[in-house]
Amino acid sequence: MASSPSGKPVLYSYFRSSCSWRVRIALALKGITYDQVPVNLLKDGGQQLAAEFQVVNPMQQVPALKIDGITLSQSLAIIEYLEETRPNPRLLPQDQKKRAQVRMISDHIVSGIQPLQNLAVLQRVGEKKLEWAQHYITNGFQALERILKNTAGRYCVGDEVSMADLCLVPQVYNAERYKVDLALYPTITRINKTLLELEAFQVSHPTKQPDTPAELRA
Ligand SMILES: O=C(O)/C=C\C(=O)CC(=O)CC(=O)O
Repeated sequence: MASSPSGKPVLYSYFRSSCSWRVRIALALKGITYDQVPVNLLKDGGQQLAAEFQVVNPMQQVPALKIDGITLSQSLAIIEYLEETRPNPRLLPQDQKKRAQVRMISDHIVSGIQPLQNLAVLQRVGEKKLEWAQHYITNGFQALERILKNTAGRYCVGDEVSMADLCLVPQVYNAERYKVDLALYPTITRINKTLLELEAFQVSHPTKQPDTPAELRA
């Protein structure tokens, strides 16, 4: 089935998966209504590992989005598809240099930080998982802070919200979760705070999802 009975796109998501949150922000910013299918990454040994979900995403990760008759995984591929088919508001700047910077920062987070601290990796790391996650987030944030000094205006690249911002906020949330000292990254902290004032970042927040446990709701 390509979409829900309501005809809306269907997002397979987990409330505190940072990769799912990126896509929820894009959907919110573009005003796309959708149905959510929660995939609990911890319950039943991980619902993403179930055979039914392997059909949706062979990588057995969230997010996945059923939309327009296709099923997509990988948050940046999803966001770029939304951008090409539903271009307003724009999440990739028109200026080629700025667009490249947006993609650079997005990849920096999505390939260079998050995969090194994701659930599957930390489960294999075992006891040292907090230290491990802190190491890779710190390493990535030190570089990102330098990059942002050159690219940022109000947001990661200039003064328009872009795909890079959709990657930043969920990664800062993970940094807080793993008790990384954010005082060392004033630019990251400032941009994150500014973005969290926007409605799209609030409605998509991990504390406000259909599958957010009662004790974590806000
Ligand atoms: O602890 C849990 O509840 C399970 C998994 C996650 O939240 C997702 C991740 O840790 C990966 C990530 O989003 O970076």
